[in-house]
Amino acid sequence: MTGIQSVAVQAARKNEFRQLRLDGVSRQFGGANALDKLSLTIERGEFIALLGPSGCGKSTALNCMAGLLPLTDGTIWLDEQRIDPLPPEKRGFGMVFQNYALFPHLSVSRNVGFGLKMRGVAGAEIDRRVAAALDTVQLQGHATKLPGQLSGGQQQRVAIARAIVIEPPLILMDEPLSNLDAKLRIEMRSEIRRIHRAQGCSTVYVTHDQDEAMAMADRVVVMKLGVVQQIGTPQEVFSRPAKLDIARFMGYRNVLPVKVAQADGSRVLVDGPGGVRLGGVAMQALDAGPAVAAIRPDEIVIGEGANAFAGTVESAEYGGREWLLQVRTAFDDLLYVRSPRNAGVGAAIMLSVPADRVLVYPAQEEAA
Ligand SMILES: Nc1ncnc2c1ncn2[C@@H]1O[C@H](COP(=O)(O)OP(=O)(O)OP(=O)(O)O)[C@@H](O)[C@H]1O
Repeated sequence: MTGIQSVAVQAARKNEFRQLRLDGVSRQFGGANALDKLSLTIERGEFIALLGPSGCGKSTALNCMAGLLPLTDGTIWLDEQRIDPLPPEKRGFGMVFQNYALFPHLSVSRNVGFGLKMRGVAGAEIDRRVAAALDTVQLQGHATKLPGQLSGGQQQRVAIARAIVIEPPLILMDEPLSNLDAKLRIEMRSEIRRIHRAQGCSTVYVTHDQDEAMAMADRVVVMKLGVVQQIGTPQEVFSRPAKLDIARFMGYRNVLPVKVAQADGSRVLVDGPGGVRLGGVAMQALDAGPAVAAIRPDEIVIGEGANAFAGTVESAEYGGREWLLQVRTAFDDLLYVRSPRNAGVGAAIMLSVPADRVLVYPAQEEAA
């Protein structure tokens, strides 16, 4: 083991590091950028979600951190130690994958203890740490079972126990809940948060599900085509998407053609077709002229209000707690409105939306 390796391995315990730093981390496949210059500092205790559509480079980023993929460019640092030349086992990170990757012929406790055994930890110490990890994931009574005797959620907990038992500074999770049903997924979200807090380590969590990222992360890294689009708290990314693309991804389903009539700092007045005038918020510097306004269906309410316009209901779909209406307005496309009440197909209605929930982007964003 070289000097740099032994130092990194010693530091790779959850309570012995301050931050992990990615500096211009890039990975190409056959000349194409799967990940382009990712720079990110992850503090100890932080929960980071890598969020984006399929193929945007999330798994590539995670695998670069894990050491499963060599970098084409850039460096990775654990405090002052450069770790990107190290193989996965020398980084000492915990990993949890979508398919659990448990050994089917080994008991739960032997699955969990496997990494410790590989590291040459003594038997009594393995028993103690396995018991503690099973306690953390609340699988105390299942130690002697085989994975096949457990539910999907329990198997996922075993995979998490196996990751935390080595007391890693960083746990990397790649879509760990996507094989579970909707109810269990929601239960496991808070479970993973609880375990993350109990461990005091950092977690990087890959998902394409914006709800999951919002619910779990301290900070969200939004990616597209290998490039980071925005890094912020869930609240920042959700309520102030930096780009129109991110807004679409965050559920701003109505993207309306408008013209900027007046801009006063971030407050703008925009004109739509048919004399509709809306107050909005400029998300980037705006000149007078063409722009687009992005609005989430659940921000529009039925009824008169300050920022109001008329429409006719064309369809109404019942979604359990609320209705998804499609409303014909002066704007080009049908407008989506999520409402607790059904106005009735054919009804002429007024719609209103708070000005600070009308996000206005330059028109060229639409073409980007
Ligand atoms: N081993 C590989 N060889 C060639 N191209 C690859 C390889 N792995 C990934 N890619 C490409 O790199 C890009 C990013 O892939 P990546 O798996 O990181 O995306 P992702 O955001 O994790 O997607 P998903 O959510 O579908 O897993 C994609 O265009 C993909 O086709």
